[in-house]
Amino acid sequence: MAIFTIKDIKKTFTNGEVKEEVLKGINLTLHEGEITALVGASGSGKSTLLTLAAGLQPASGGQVLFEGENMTEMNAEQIRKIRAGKFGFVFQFAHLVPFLTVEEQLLLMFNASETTLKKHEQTKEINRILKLVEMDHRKRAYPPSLSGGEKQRVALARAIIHQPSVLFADEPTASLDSKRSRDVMRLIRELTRTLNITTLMVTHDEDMLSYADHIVKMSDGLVLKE
Ligand SMILES: Nc1ncnc2c1ncn2[C@@H]1O[C@H](COP(=O)(O)OP(=O)(O)OP(=O)(O)O)[C@@H](O)[C@H]1O
Repeated sequence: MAIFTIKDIKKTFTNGEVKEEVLKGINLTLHEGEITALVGASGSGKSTLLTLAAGLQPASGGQVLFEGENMTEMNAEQIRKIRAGKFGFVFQFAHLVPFLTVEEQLLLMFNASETTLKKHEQTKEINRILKLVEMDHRKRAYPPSLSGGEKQRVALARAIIHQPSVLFADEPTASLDSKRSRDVMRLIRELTRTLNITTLMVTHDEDMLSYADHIVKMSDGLVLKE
């Protein structure tokens, strides 16, 4: 089933007198429970496309349909609600709060997502997700004592703790060595399957493409090959 349909999406940035058309009419469909990898040269528009799909910035033209609803016609509050409740994010760096334990990072995310779960249910869910990412033994640890791969696994747990339907991952393995990159990608694939999450991922790393169901190649603001 199509969860995201991106239709003729365009993005132009204006810098003084200069206009740069960064996305020139992109069409893309994301299917439920699948991983789509965006690849292409630096500056081809991959991250911009990801942020538009995630409602982090407005498009200059075209439509983004999420679960059939046109996000490009929604107001900021409607988009914020979808983002908080239905989307999860991971980036190149884990961006964990250094003075919060692993468990507290996830509790914070529950608050941000305006969960209706009671405190004891949140604790139960945190334990379940930390087991899934194999970090339950470090739930009282602080980020500075974790390795890069462990931090990224916590970031992944934080991204999915509120049971989002879509995971946006921008270069999730770029700060990791090849073994840890594979571990994180294996985990993303496993979570995508077990929790039926749809993943849109930007990557430069060709080795990670074997974990994707679809590879979308971008060049100069257009999709070259899907
Ligand atoms: N907020 C912005 N204002 C102006 N120009 C921007 C902005 N964001 C991105 N751009 C420009 O849009 C183009 C595409 O950027 P984008 O980050 O989407 O590419 P990318 O394919 O993800 O690149 P990379 O692989 O290097 O991360 C670049 O030329 C960039 O400078």
